[in-house]
Formats: sequence, structure tokens, C-alpha cells
Amino acid sequence: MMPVIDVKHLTKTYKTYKRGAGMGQTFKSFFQREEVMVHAVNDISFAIEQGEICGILGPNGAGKSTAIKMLCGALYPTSGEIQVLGYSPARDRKRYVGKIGAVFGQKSQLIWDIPPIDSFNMNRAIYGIATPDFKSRLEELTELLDIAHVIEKPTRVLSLGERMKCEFVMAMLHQPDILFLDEPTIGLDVIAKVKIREFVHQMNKKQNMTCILTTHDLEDVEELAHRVIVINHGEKVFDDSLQRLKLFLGEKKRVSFTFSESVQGTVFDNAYTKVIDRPSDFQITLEVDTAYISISDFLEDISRKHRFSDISVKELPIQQVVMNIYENAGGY
Ligand SMILES: Nc1ncnc2c1ncn2[C@@H]1O[C@H](COP(=O)(O)OP(=O)(O)OP(=O)(O)O)[C@@H](O)[C@H]1O
Repeated sequence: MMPVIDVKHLTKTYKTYKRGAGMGQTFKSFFQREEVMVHAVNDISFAIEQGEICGILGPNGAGKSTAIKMLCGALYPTSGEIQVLGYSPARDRKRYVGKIGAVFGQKSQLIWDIPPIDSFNMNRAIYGIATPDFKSRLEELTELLDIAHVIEKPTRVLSLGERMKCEFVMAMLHQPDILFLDEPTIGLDVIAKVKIREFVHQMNKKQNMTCILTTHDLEDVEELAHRVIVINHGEKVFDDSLQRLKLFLGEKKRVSFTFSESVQGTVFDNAYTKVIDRPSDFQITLEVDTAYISISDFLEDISRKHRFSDISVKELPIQQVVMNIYENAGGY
């Protein structure tokens, strides 16, 4: 089977100019500008089959947005090749945009001062969607996302969660084959995140829609992606299944406690826990290997020894994930 997305040796280098600090340097830079090359994406290759949901992970500045912008056709690559559904995204942009949908968490496609329904109608005209198709599709999408009651209010009064759901409707009305998502759940509460993930799942199942997703949120990946590509400093450092990523991660979680009593002098390090941070005698953050002890047994163990007033359990931060992948690079 031909992949729907085929990327070969993709590279994007931005040219910027260095500016010195202070007035004198700024003045000087008017006449003598020092060029700086930023290798945002550096020789990345991958292929994606129809119906795959692929998460692109990486720390800040890794090159995720640059890669997804090139895949959407919004940026020309410096070198390398991209074929999506047989199109070259930037070159064939006019024909290509009808085949894809995009939701960028940091950038709205909706027009601020008018209700989403008017923006949806605009897309109906742009993509030439027949009115009956548009109506039934709109009904289906708004029902799935539970936003039928908000689409006639001006966009600017909507909550972030409501607006993001409308962004998804906007991106999906013309039934794209591929959906590109750049940080789609950023800033959303848990309920909105779950709803949006469910929605992507349903679209993927029902229409065999392919989805590429960049995120900092490991939960997005855990809930959605079959496959994960990790990039760091513009280079691909991991490309495999979510199961393999979990092997690299280990079964580790970060647990932070605020104790009701001082735990000064107590030793927390042992075979399955490592102290990550100890900002005061009352607070501690531990990394717990849940392959050795379940979170519930661990919490029971701690609560038997110390009283605590607050606790949070989190996945490892993405920087740590990337580091673990580097440390295990030989095994990959
Ligand atoms: N228009 C631009 N001109 C110059 N440099 C840029 C431009 N856009 C991005 N960069 C640089 O390219 C690198 C990759 O940026 P990019 O936005 O693709 O990263 P990212 O992985 O999406 O990061 P984040 O998670 O913080 O959004 C960064 O060093 C960034 O500063």
C-alpha cells in the first residue's frame, strides 16, 4: 500500500540576523548584519499509512510546528521532499487544501467578531460543499462535540474549550482525508480534552481519517496515537509504536507531596523511588517506578509513615522522555 504521507530528507533552515544588545549594537546592526542559520528541521524522513494517528513529540523549539507547517503546505521546505496524497503541499497548495484539515491550538481559523456558524458558512462556500451535505455534516459534528448551543454566539464570547471545538468543526466540514493538529488541547480543561480526543477517535474510526498531531501532552499521545515520532533539535530521534515508547519511558511517574509535618531527615530514595526535588522540609517530588510498585500501594506506604495535605501524580515531562530515549539510543 502507498503511504498517504511520504517525507524524505525534509529540512528547513531559517535565516535570521543577530542583533547585539544595547543602542550601539542595534545601530551597528543596521549596517552590518550577522546572519544566523537556524536548522529547525534537519533531514527528517518518515512515511505514514492511511488511517494512522501519529503523534509528533518534542521539547520546545524542537521543530514540531515547522514540520507540520511544511506538511500543511504553509511553508516551503529548504530541501527534501514531501508527498501527501500525491500532492506536493506547498507547490500544489490550492488543490491540496481541500483534502486536509488543520487545527492549530495557538491560531484561530474562526473570525473573532462573528459567530462560528458564519465562519462555517464561509468554508462551505470556499470548499464548494453542497448545502444538504453541509447541513447534515454540521449537525453531526456539533452533536458529537456537544456545541449546537454555542455556534450562533460571537466567537469572542466563547470559552477556550467551546472555541477549540468550533475550530474542529471548521476543519472537518469538508471531510478532509488528513487532519493536522498542532497542540490542539493546549490550555484546555480535562473534560474538553477528553471530548476532543474522543472526537478525533471517532473521525479516525468512521472515515479512516489519518491524523498527525504535535503535542507536549503525553496524555494526548497515550489516548490517541498508534505511532510516535520524537524530534529534538530538528532531528528525528524516535519513530515507533506507543508500546515501544513506553518501554523507553519505563513505567515511571512523578509524584509531588505537600506534607502536614516536617519530613526533614527522612530518606525517600530506595529501589523504586528517586528524589527529584525537595524544595522545603514539607515538600518533595519523587519519581516512582510503577513497574515495581503500583501507585496505590506506594501512596498507602507513604500515608502510613507521614501525613500529607496535597499530592499530584504526573507523567514524566517531555524533556525527560527525550533524555531517556537518548540514553537508550543504542537499543533503538
Ligand atoms: N520564522 C522563523 N524564523 C526564524 N527562526 C524560527 C522561525 N520559526 C521557528 N524558528 C526557530 O526554529 C526552531 C524550531 O521552532 P518550532 O516552532 O518549529 O519548534 P516547536 O517544536 O514547534 O516548538 P514549541 O513546542 O515551543 O512550539 C526554534 O529554534 C525556533 O526559534
